[in-house]
Amino acid sequence: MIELKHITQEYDTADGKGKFFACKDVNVHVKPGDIFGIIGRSGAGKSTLVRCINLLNRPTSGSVIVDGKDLTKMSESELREERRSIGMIFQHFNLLSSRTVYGNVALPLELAGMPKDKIREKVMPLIELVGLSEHVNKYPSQLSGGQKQRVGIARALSSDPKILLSDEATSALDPETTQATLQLLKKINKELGLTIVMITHEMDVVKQICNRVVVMNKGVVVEEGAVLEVFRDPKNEVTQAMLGTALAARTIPASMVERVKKVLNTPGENGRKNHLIRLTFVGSSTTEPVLSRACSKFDLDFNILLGQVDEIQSESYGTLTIVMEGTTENFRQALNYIAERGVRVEELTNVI
Ligand SMILES: Nc1ncnc2c1ncn2[C@@H]1O[C@H](COP(=O)(O)OP(=O)(O)OP(=O)(O)O)[C@@H](O)[C@H]1O
Repeated sequence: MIELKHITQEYDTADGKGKFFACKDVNVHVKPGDIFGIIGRSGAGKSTLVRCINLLNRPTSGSVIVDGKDLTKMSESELREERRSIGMIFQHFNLLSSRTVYGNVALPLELAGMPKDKIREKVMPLIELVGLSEHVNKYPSQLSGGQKQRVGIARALSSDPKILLSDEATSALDPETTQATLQLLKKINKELGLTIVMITHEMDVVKQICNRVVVMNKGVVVEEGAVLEVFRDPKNEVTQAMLGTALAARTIPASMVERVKKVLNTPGENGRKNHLIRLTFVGSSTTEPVLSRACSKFDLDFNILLGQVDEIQSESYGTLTIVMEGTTENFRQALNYIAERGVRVEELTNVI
């Protein structure tokens, strides 16, 4: 659906003596129906990259292929036409304060020269879709932030786009309104089959609605993959830092470290030893009693130190850090048994 190939965006440095890369050789492939997240810290190059998709930003080099067509090779008039199939929503909504909800949603259609009665036929269902039927004649100043963003979404949908670009669309909203807006985007993705590319600096947003994600840092992609995979096994340190609280349940708090060390260094009876392990469960493995079955089968005991269960893409996902006690042979067999049932097992050699 969208292929960004070798995208590089170069700027002159402030002193005019050198070059600065906002994006450097970035390759991204978005499939039809994806809700695709682009995440990174401030200045990572996210906006630059996403604005290349509709050529609001023309890259210094690289190609932008949308539905098989290379936008960088198009004439201005071809590009204008193509841009109609790519809607965009913004952090600060970008509504016209002098126009009502109806007037804002109708604007792109008026500019395209659509007759008034056709515009009405088009606009009213969109306003209903985003839940603003009661506010149709209100001005932006009479709306909440969440309602303004809904107007932005309806306006973006007015030209029947195939793709919706979202540039930090929920960053100015409170958590509850963010939830409602994300649910609306998910509904649009599902019901209208719209492909969505969203920039955010919040992993929570990615976790809730994206199916794939790229992590950017200093103009380059440092990690990419299915959201569940990236959360389960974040490889890059930027990703790990951005996951923040989601990973907190993996780190043994300082107050527990000494106690855990002592337990690990104290052998049990009959050659039994204590081992520190972390289990990561995804999907159906969270509902099966894999751990208790392994422990009874191989005569092991366990003590839970830390745990968290969460939901990503309607799939359960969790981590559990435990101390397991048993003979070394039984312990090894139990780890194999657990791993064979789709649970990721890591033996932690360092408590910290
Ligand atoms: N027109 C420009 N001229 C020079 N530098 C620019 C220009 N546009 C962006 N930059 C720089 O490119 C880098 C990437 O900016 P970009 O806005 O893409 O980052 P971002 O990840 O979207 O960050 P934020 O979340 O803060 O918007 C930043 O260092 C920014 O200052």
